[in-house]
Amino acid sequence: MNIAVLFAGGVGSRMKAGTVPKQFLEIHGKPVIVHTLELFEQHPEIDAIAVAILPSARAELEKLIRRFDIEKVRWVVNGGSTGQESRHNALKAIAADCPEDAVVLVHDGVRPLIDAKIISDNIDLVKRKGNAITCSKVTETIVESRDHKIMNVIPRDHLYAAQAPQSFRLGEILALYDRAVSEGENDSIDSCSLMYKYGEEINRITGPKTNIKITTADDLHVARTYFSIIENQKLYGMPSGE
Ligand SMILES: C[C@](O)(CO)[C@H](O)COP(=O)(O)O
Repeated sequence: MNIAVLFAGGVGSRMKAGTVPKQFLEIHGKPVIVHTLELFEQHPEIDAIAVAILPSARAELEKLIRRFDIEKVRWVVNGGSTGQESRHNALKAIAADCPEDAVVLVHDGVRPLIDAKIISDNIDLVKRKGNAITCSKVTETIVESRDHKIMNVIPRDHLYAAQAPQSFRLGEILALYDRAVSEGENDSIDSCSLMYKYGEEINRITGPKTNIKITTADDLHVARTYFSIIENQKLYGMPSGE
């Protein structure tokens, strides 16, 4: 059994786009969260979807799920005060109904540009090696900077940006989230950071740089451009430029 776990709990404070949470901003006539949901809905290997959402946005999400005929959503849970708590709430809800060896693909509601191959590759790697983190290779010079000064240039040969999905066996990742809470850790950035903190061996999948997270207004513009390219490819078979 393979389950997508979407985190749509953020308030979008980095978007500065007014009062609409970023997961509800529209691209090509559909809210970002609907684009993301549809990718998992249409994937033949995904059996069910869980979404953690801000309690104040829950009714709006449920309306969208009905309007866009998303049938695989089985759990809608309230997000917590941190991303960690939101993901934990979703994992606990799934564990009440599903076996420990279920594969969970933890994804950001605001990453609508994944494709079917990334989902399949995640599932395949979890089944073979226990977990999978989607990453993209860094192609720029990465520096550490404070107070407008560059303090360090980090050799980039082995640098990747960790993205999502981040995928695991349900029992294993839930045990780590439980352990984090019992040890007073409530605000880890993501599941990959948590696994790393607890010394687990973690496997990488390389995905495309286009798998962006819509965090700022600039990201929204970039995502709209990528969606236009995808639409043109579907309509006219235009090459992607790669
Ligand atoms: C999970 C993630 O997308 C990996 O890059 C990222 O850590 C999420 O960060 P956010 O601060 O919750 O947007």
